[in-house]
Amino acid sequence: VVPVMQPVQKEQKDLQSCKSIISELEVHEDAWPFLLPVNTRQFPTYKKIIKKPMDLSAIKKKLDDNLYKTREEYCEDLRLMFNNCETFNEDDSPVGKAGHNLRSFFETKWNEHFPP
Ligand SMILES: Cc1ncccc1N[C@@H](C)c1cnc2ccsc2c1
Repeated sequence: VVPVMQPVQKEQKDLQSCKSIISELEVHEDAWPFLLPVNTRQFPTYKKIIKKPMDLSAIKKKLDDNLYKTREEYCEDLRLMFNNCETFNEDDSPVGKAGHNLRSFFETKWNEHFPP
């Protein structure tokens, strides 16, 4: 008989996977544009163009503060971060390329932990 995981254990496993994935993203060589919030003094138009800023430190804090109800909410914030990057940066810019690379790395990890 295949053991059915209790909801509590399932959520704990999901949380561990989400923590593991963001730890791997944070040390990835293409993570540098995403480690901290975009400095809006350095990029004055950013707040006007990007309605919902998101970065790895914010996601890590939400995870540690237990603010994600599901792994899908966590995934949405990561995809928001990558979509913000595509909105603001040219694909062939250093930040744009880093965003595409890190997104590809993330989606691969996501599928490893949570096979469709
Ligand atoms: C992800 C992103 N999107 C739009 C603008 C900036 C950023 N990242 C910041 C960290 C960043 C990205 N690149 C540079 C280059 C010199 S300072 C600096 C800061």
